[in-house]
Amino acid sequence: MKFAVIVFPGSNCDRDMYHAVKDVLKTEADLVWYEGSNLENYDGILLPGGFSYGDYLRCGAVASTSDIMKQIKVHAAKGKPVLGVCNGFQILTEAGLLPGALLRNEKLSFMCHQEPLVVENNETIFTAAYDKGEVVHFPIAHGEGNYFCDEETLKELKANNQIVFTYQNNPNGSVEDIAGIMNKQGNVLGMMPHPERAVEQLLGSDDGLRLFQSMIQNWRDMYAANA
Ligand SMILES: NC(=O)CC[C@H](N)C(=O)O
Repeated sequence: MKFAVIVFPGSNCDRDMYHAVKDVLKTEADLVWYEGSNLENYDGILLPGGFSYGDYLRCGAVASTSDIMKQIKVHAAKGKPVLGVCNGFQILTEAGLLPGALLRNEKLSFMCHQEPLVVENNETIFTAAYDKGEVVHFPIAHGEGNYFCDEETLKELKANNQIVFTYQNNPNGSVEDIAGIMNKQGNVLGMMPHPERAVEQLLGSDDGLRLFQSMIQNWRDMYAANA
Protein backbone atom coordinates (compact mmCIF):
# COMPACT_ATOMS: atom_id res chain seq x y z
CA MET A 1 0.00 0.00 0.00
CA LYS A 2 1.39 3.35 -1.00
CA PHE A 3 0.50 6.49 0.97
CA ALA A 4 0.70 10.12 -0.09
CA VAL A 5 1.29 12.52 2.80
CA ILE A 6 0.05 15.84 1.44
CA VAL A 7 2.19 18.86 2.31
CA PHE A 8 0.71 22.38 2.25
CA PRO A 9 2.55 25.57 3.07
CA GLY A 10 2.25 25.60 6.87
CA SER A 11 1.80 21.84 7.40
CA ASN A 12 3.87 20.85 10.42
CA CYS A 13 2.84 17.29 11.27
CA ASP A 14 3.73 15.96 7.81
CA ARG A 15 7.09 14.54 8.91
CA ASP A 16 5.48 12.79 11.89
CA MET A 17 2.89 11.21 9.59
CA TYR A 18 5.57 10.17 7.11
CA HIS A 19 7.73 8.74 9.92
CA ALA A 20 4.78 6.73 11.25
CA VAL A 21 3.89 5.02 7.99
CA LYS A 22 7.32 4.84 6.36
CA ASP A 23 9.75 4.18 9.21
CA VAL A 24 7.58 2.58 11.89
CA LEU A 25 5.05 0.67 9.76
CA LYS A 26 7.50 0.09 6.88
CA THR A 27 4.93 0.98 4.22
CA GLU A 28 5.57 2.84 1.00
CA ALA A 29 4.97 6.58 1.41
CA ASP A 30 5.91 9.89 -0.15
CA LEU A 31 5.71 13.47 1.06
CA VAL A 32 3.64 15.04 -1.74
CA TRP A 33 3.73 18.78 -2.31
CA TYR A 34 0.26 20.27 -2.81
CA GLU A 35 1.13 21.81 -6.18
CA GLY A 36 1.96 20.00 -9.41
CA SER A 37 1.60 16.47 -8.00
CA ASN A 38 -0.34 13.53 -9.35
CA LEU A 39 -2.15 11.31 -6.83
CA GLU A 40 -3.28 8.61 -9.26
CA ASN A 41 -0.73 6.03 -8.16
CA TYR A 42 -1.41 6.31 -4.44
CA ASP A 43 -3.66 3.94 -2.52
CA GLY A 44 -4.20 6.09 0.56
CA ILE A 45 -4.18 9.84 1.16
CA LEU A 46 -3.00 11.24 4.50
CA LEU A 47 -3.77 14.89 5.25
CA PRO A 48 -1.51 15.84 8.15
CA GLY A 49 -1.91 18.49 10.81
CA GLY A 50 -0.45 21.94 10.99
CA PHE A 51 -1.28 25.50 10.17
CA SER A 52 -1.90 25.41 6.42
CA TYR A 53 -1.81 28.95 5.06
CA GLY A 54 -1.23 30.19 8.60
CA ASP A 55 -4.83 29.31 9.57
CA TYR A 56 -5.88 32.46 7.70
CA LEU A 57 -9.62 32.95 7.17
CA ARG A 58 -10.44 29.73 9.07
CA CYS A 59 -8.28 26.67 9.78
CA GLY A 60 -8.13 24.60 6.58
CA ALA A 61 -10.28 27.01 4.55
CA VAL A 62 -7.61 28.09 2.06
CA ALA A 63 -6.11 24.61 1.63
CA SER A 64 -9.59 23.22 0.95
CA THR A 65 -9.78 25.24 -2.26
CA SER A 66 -6.39 24.08 -3.61
CA ASP A 67 -6.11 22.09 -6.82
CA ILE A 68 -4.91 18.95 -5.06
CA MET A 69 -8.26 18.77 -3.23
CA LYS A 70 -9.91 18.13 -6.60
CA GLN A 71 -7.74 15.03 -6.98
CA ILE A 72 -8.46 14.01 -3.39
CA LYS A 73 -12.19 14.28 -4.08
CA VAL A 74 -11.79 11.98 -7.11
CA HIS A 75 -9.73 9.56 -4.99
CA ALA A 76 -12.41 9.57 -2.27
CA ALA A 77 -15.23 9.12 -4.79
CA LYS A 78 -13.50 5.91 -5.95
CA GLY A 79 -13.86 4.60 -2.39
CA LYS A 80 -10.13 4.83 -1.65
CA PRO A 81 -9.10 5.76 1.91
CA VAL A 82 -8.48 9.33 3.05
CA LEU A 83 -7.37 10.15 6.59
CA GLY A 84 -7.28 13.76 7.81
CA VAL A 85 -5.71 14.47 11.18
CA CYS A 86 -6.18 17.75 13.02
CA ASN A 87 -5.66 20.42 10.34
CA GLY A 88 -6.33 17.57 7.89
CA PHE A 89 -9.75 17.08 9.53
CA GLN A 90 -10.39 20.83 9.31
CA ILE A 91 -9.50 20.75 5.59
CA LEU A 92 -11.89 17.82 5.00
CA THR A 93 -14.82 19.64 6.61
CA GLU A 94 -14.00 22.86 4.76
CA ALA A 95 -13.84 20.89 1.50
CA GLY A 96 -17.24 19.32 2.18
CA LEU A 97 -15.85 15.77 2.31
CA LEU A 98 -17.03 15.52 5.92
CA PRO A 99 -20.00 17.26 7.54
CA GLY A 100 -19.82 19.85 10.32
CA ALA A 101 -17.10 22.31 11.31
CA LEU A 102 -14.28 22.73 13.81
CA LEU A 103 -14.73 25.80 16.03
CA ARG A 104 -12.39 27.48 18.52
CA ASN A 105 -11.84 25.38 21.62
CA GLU A 106 -14.43 26.17 24.27
CA LYS A 107 -11.76 27.63 26.58
CA LEU A 108 -10.22 29.59 23.68
CA SER A 109 -6.73 28.24 24.31
CA PHE A 110 -4.44 26.01 22.27
CA MET A 111 -4.23 22.59 23.93
CA CYS A 112 -1.42 20.09 23.60
CA HIS A 113 -1.50 16.92 25.71
CA GLN A 114 -2.55 13.28 25.61
CA GLU A 115 -6.25 12.40 25.79
CA PRO A 116 -8.07 9.12 26.35
CA LEU A 117 -10.46 8.34 23.48
CA VAL A 118 -13.20 5.76 23.12
CA VAL A 119 -13.37 3.67 19.94
CA GLU A 120 -17.09 4.03 19.16
CA ASN A 121 -17.06 2.13 15.89
CA ASN A 122 -14.58 -0.63 15.13
CA GLU A 123 -16.35 -1.78 12.00
CA THR A 124 -14.42 0.61 9.77
CA ILE A 125 -11.39 0.31 7.53
CA PHE A 126 -9.56 2.58 10.03
CA THR A 127 -10.44 0.88 13.30
CA ALA A 128 -10.93 -2.83 12.59
CA ALA A 129 -7.91 -3.69 14.76
CA TYR A 130 -9.45 -2.07 17.87
CA ASP A 131 -12.18 -3.37 20.14
CA LYS A 132 -15.48 -1.52 20.30
CA GLY A 133 -15.52 0.63 23.43
CA GLU A 134 -11.76 0.31 23.87
CA VAL A 135 -10.01 3.33 25.41
CA VAL A 136 -6.91 4.47 23.51
CA HIS A 137 -4.50 7.33 24.17
CA PHE A 138 -3.59 9.84 21.46
CA PRO A 139 -2.18 13.35 21.84
CA ILE A 140 -4.17 16.42 20.84
CA ALA A 141 -2.58 19.69 19.64
CA HIS A 142 -5.13 22.22 18.48
CA GLY A 143 -6.76 25.58 18.99
CA GLU A 144 -9.83 24.83 16.90
CA GLY A 145 -10.92 21.30 17.62
CA ASN A 146 -14.40 21.97 18.93
CA TYR A 147 -16.51 19.84 16.58
CA PHE A 148 -19.90 21.29 15.76
CA CYS A 149 -22.78 20.20 13.55
CA ASP A 150 -26.51 20.84 13.49
CA GLU A 151 -29.07 18.49 15.04
CA GLU A 152 -30.03 16.91 11.75
CA THR A 153 -26.41 16.12 10.86
CA LEU A 154 -25.84 14.69 14.34
CA LYS A 155 -28.82 12.40 13.90
CA GLU A 156 -27.43 11.20 10.59
CA LEU A 157 -23.95 10.67 12.03
CA LYS A 158 -25.46 8.51 14.73
CA ALA A 159 -27.85 6.64 12.46
CA ASN A 160 -25.01 5.71 10.08
CA ASN A 161 -22.44 4.92 12.80
CA GLN A 162 -20.19 7.69 11.48
CA ILE A 163 -18.90 8.70 14.90
CA VAL A 164 -15.65 6.75 15.13
CA PHE A 165 -13.87 8.24 18.17
CA THR A 166 -15.13 10.23 21.16
CA TYR A 167 -13.23 11.92 23.99
CA GLN A 168 -13.53 10.35 27.41
CA ASN A 169 -12.99 13.78 29.04
CA ASN A 170 -14.12 16.26 26.40
CA PRO A 171 -11.29 18.85 26.32
CA ASN A 172 -12.63 21.33 23.76
CA GLY A 173 -16.43 21.45 23.89
CA SER A 174 -17.11 19.18 20.89
CA VAL A 175 -20.73 18.18 20.35
CA GLU A 176 -21.38 14.76 21.93
CA ASP A 177 -17.65 14.47 22.77
CA ILE A 178 -16.88 13.82 19.10
CA ALA A 179 -13.17 13.39 18.34
CA GLY A 180 -13.41 11.76 14.90
CA ILE A 181 -16.03 11.07 12.25
CA MET A 182 -16.14 9.35 8.89
CA ASN A 183 -18.21 9.93 5.78
CA LYS A 184 -21.27 7.82 5.05
CA GLN A 185 -19.34 5.60 2.63
CA GLY A 186 -16.78 4.88 5.35
CA ASN A 187 -13.62 5.69 3.39
CA VAL A 188 -12.91 9.24 4.66
CA LEU A 189 -12.00 9.70 8.33
CA GLY A 190 -11.27 13.03 10.03
CA MET A 191 -10.06 13.26 13.60
CA MET A 192 -8.52 15.94 15.82
CA PRO A 193 -6.26 13.67 17.96
CA HIS A 194 -2.99 12.51 16.39
CA PRO A 195 -2.61 8.74 15.85
CA GLU A 196 0.70 9.36 14.03
CA ARG A 197 2.11 10.77 17.27
CA ALA A 198 1.19 7.61 19.14
CA VAL A 199 3.13 4.95 17.26
CA GLU A 200 6.03 4.28 19.63
CA GLN A 201 6.07 3.72 23.40
CA LEU A 202 8.80 6.34 23.57
CA LEU A 203 6.11 8.88 22.61
CA GLY A 204 3.93 7.82 25.53
CA SER A 205 1.58 5.57 23.53
CA ASP A 206 1.62 3.27 20.54
CA ASP A 207 -2.18 3.02 20.34
CA GLY A 208 -2.13 4.80 16.97
CA LEU A 209 -0.32 1.92 15.28
CA ARG A 210 -3.46 -0.15 14.90
CA LEU A 211 -5.23 2.64 13.00
CA PHE A 212 -2.64 2.50 10.23
CA GLN A 213 -2.44 -1.29 10.47
CA SER A 214 -6.23 -1.46 9.98
CA MET A 215 -5.94 0.62 6.80
CA ILE A 216 -3.07 -1.49 5.47
CA GLN A 217 -4.83 -4.79 6.27
CA ASN A 218 -8.02 -3.60 4.58
CA TRP A 219 -6.07 -2.61 1.48
CA ARG A 220 -4.31 -6.01 1.41
CA ASP A 221 -7.64 -7.85 1.75
CA MET A 222 -9.16 -5.81 -1.08
CA TYR A 223 -6.08 -6.26 -3.22
CA ALA A 224 -6.14 -10.04 -2.65
CA ALA A 225 -9.88 -10.19 -3.38
CA ASN A 226 -9.39 -8.35 -6.70
CA ALA A 227 -6.22 -10.20 -7.76
N1 LIG B 1 -1.96 20.44 14.95
C1 LIG B 1 -2.84 20.96 14.13
O1 LIG B 1 -3.12 20.44 13.06
C2 LIG B 1 -3.44 22.30 14.51
C3 LIG B 1 -4.63 22.66 13.64
C4 LIG B 1 -5.02 24.10 13.71
N2 LIG B 1 -3.96 24.95 13.30
C5 LIG B 1 -5.51 24.40 15.11
O2 LIG B 1 -4.80 24.99 15.89
O3 LIG B 1 -6.60 24.04 15.44
